[in-house]
Amino acid sequence: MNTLYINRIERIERLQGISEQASYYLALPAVRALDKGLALHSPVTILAGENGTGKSTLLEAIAVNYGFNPEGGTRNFNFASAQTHSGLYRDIRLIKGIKRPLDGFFLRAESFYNVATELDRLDEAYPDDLKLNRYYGGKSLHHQSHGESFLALMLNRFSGQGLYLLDEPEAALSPSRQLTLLAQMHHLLEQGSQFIIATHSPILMGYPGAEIFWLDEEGIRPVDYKETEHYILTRKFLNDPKSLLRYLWDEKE
Ligand SMILES: Nc1ncnc2c1ncn2[C@@H]1O[C@H](COP(=O)(O)OP(=O)(O)OP(=O)(O)O)[C@@H](O)[C@H]1O
Repeated sequence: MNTLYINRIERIERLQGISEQASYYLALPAVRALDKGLALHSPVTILAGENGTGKSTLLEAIAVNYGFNPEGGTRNFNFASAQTHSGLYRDIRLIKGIKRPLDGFFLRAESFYNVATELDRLDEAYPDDLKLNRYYGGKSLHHQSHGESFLALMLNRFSGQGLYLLDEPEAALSPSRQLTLLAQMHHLLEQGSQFIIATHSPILMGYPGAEIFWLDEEGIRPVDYKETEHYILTRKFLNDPKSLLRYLWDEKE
């Protein structure tokens, strides 16, 4: 039985209310590729590709269309420190599964600080034993390192049967903590969760069974893990850093 919360992403044609801002994201090949629809088949979807190919733009649009705050958080978060999100969420339709998630979080590295600030603000109203931060490791996310707070969130707050949208969660994590994240993901997947992750990490995209979509100037296509540039380049580098670097230095001369 298909238990995904989001099965498919399609672009819809809007005839009115298209802003000037829309010209940049509607021109992205990855966004144009949504005209044909993007079907998701695995509970783990990875969005990968070069910088600037539209991974964050697409993930943000999915999140906002689903009802998450553009800067991140749960669906109950409703703060805005800057209006920088694109209008793409209005140009897509999400084909949802029959079941609704019981939990959810949109985690983005670039605005995680603002999520932490919002949590502290909400917690001002609660006595110590009722503070929300008990779901986030027991202390303010601002009093933990970037990596610690990311992991505290995933380990303590994510409760399963959830839809989790993560934008470059590896940004603050050591390789060993990325493996911890994979282990926690596995646990949450066993409890009926779905993850959509934009990442550059060859560790995270190696989750067995993940469906990897490669975004580039041609659009979006599924790709095998070992065919990703991330896997190939990292492997080459780890096998023989000197010869790869020598090759790059020679190319420059
Ligand atoms: N507000 C904006 N106005 C104009 N162009 C923008 C805006 N936001 C993003 N872009 C452009 O849209 C493109 C896609 O950006 P996006 O952040 O989605 O890429 P990405 O694949 O997530 O990149 P990275 O891997 O570097 O995070 C980039 O070329 C970027 O410069």
